[in-house]
Amino acid sequence: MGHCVRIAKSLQCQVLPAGLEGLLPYTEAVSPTAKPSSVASSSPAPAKLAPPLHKLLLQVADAVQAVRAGRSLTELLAQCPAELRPGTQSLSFHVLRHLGAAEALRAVLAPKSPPPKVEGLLLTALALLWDQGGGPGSAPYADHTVVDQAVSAVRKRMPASAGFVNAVLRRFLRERADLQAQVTAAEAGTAGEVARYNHPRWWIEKLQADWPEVWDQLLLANNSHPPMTLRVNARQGSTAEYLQRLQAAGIAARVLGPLAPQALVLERAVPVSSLPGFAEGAVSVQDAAAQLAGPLTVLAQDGLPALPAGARVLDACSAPGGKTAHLLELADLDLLALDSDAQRLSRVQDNLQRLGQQAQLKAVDARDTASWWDGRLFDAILLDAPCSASGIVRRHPDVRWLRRPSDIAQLAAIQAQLLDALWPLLKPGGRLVYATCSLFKAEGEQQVDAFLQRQSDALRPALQAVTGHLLPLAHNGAPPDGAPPDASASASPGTEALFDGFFYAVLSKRAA
Ligand SMILES: C[S@@+](CC[C@H](N)C(=O)[O-])C[C@H]1O[C@@H](n2cnc3c(N)ncnc32)[C@H](O)[C@@H]1O
Repeated sequence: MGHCVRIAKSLQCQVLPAGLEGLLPYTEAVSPTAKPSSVASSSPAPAKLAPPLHKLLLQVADAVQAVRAGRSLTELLAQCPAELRPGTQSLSFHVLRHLGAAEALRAVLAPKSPPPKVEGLLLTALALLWDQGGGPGSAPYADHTVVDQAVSAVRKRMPASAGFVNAVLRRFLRERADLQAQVTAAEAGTAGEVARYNHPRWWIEKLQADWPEVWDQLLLANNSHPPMTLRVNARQGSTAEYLQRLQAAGIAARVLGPLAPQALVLERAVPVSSLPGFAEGAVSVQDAAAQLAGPLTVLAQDGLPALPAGARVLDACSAPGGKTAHLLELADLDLLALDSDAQRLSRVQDNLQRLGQQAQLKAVDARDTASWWDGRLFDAILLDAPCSASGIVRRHPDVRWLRRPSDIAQLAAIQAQLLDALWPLLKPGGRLVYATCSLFKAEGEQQVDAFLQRQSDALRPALQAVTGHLLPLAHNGAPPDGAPPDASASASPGTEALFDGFFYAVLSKRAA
């Protein structure tokens, strides 16, 4: 398998569709000796050549430095020239998943920090040259290609540093095994853990405290590629019917099962434009864990009846609207969707339009109920609260480098304020579904425990459905036939890591 196949694979794992089809493997453009890739052989008449790698490396180096300075990769990619975006995204993801190791190597190989533009390129090249132990072809590009193109990139930007970069990268290749062993020598609590797991130290410590049995698996899972999962629009047909449409289009997929009945997991990611009926709203892209919110909010759960037609529902933090749409696909609701970010809220409107759904939208701070609430109680509330996003790091590899330790307490405080502000708006007998895409207990179990202490009319009924902390691990982190690591893991979602990290609690209000 040629290295160009690897790049195609990693691109397929990104869910951003724009321009994905346009990227051909780099080696076809610049390396006449490269083996043909499977992508090339299945594309008989490629219309465009991929951009040269040194151009992508410059983009990636800038993106990596910007993330290190606190900017979100999503924003940076939105500003990237369209023809460079897919390659930049794919390579940036790879580099961010190896950034702890690359920084440690840079400190050893070039102890006096080089200028930022050179440093970005060095980090990028070192991450791409990191030997992941998968044997020949396991790295995205051949070593000589990375060195050659990194040096070309430096020449374009800071020609005087080309010799230095060349020397550093060649030394790394000569001493790679020893240097990798040196920087990842991981005594507990040493810098080696940052290089080994590619997460900041405080994040590692937090997971060690919250998940003492599986913290290392969680860190490694965060560096893996997530599956592309679809949610079939139940208004337009069954999951089985859409599976057939996919098969007819040559797209391999399988049903996920009763935990997420509308979910289909694709064998390989594809651009959304190739999904049958996507533009007409037949299907959406949504992780399986995120697909649990809709059923928990509107369908019958042990002791909680299904919401009747016309039920009044609040989706308090709705943008970009994945869960809003799912709620409306499952039931006829009088739905109010809020979000404090007006720009993000416009994406809810776009999503609902594509799916042929309607809701009332308001760009407000949900905590400020006096500014938006009309005084009518809600039958159900979905609070998909702002959080650290520590459960979806495999989809957003920049998140771990952007967060600061103090963010977690600040986010937990906002979550508590949202819970307290919205609870009085729920009818007696109604339910509030609290969700975060976080692995940290401060944003999950601990948050809900504290809420139950504060609210004497709040109950957390035991449900058959999956609730509590979901981990992005096979068996939800529990050994297949062993005791689960956490009581909430008793309803293990399966044998593969098909779910993002999430937390769900269903809180019901004591009837008056
Ligand atoms: C986890 S995201 C919601 C994802 C969304 N439910 C979905 O499934 O597509 C959290 C959202 O909360 C919004 N938000 C943050 N603070 C808020 C507040 N005080 N009031 C309302 N929305 C808020 C953010 O703008 C963000 O869009």
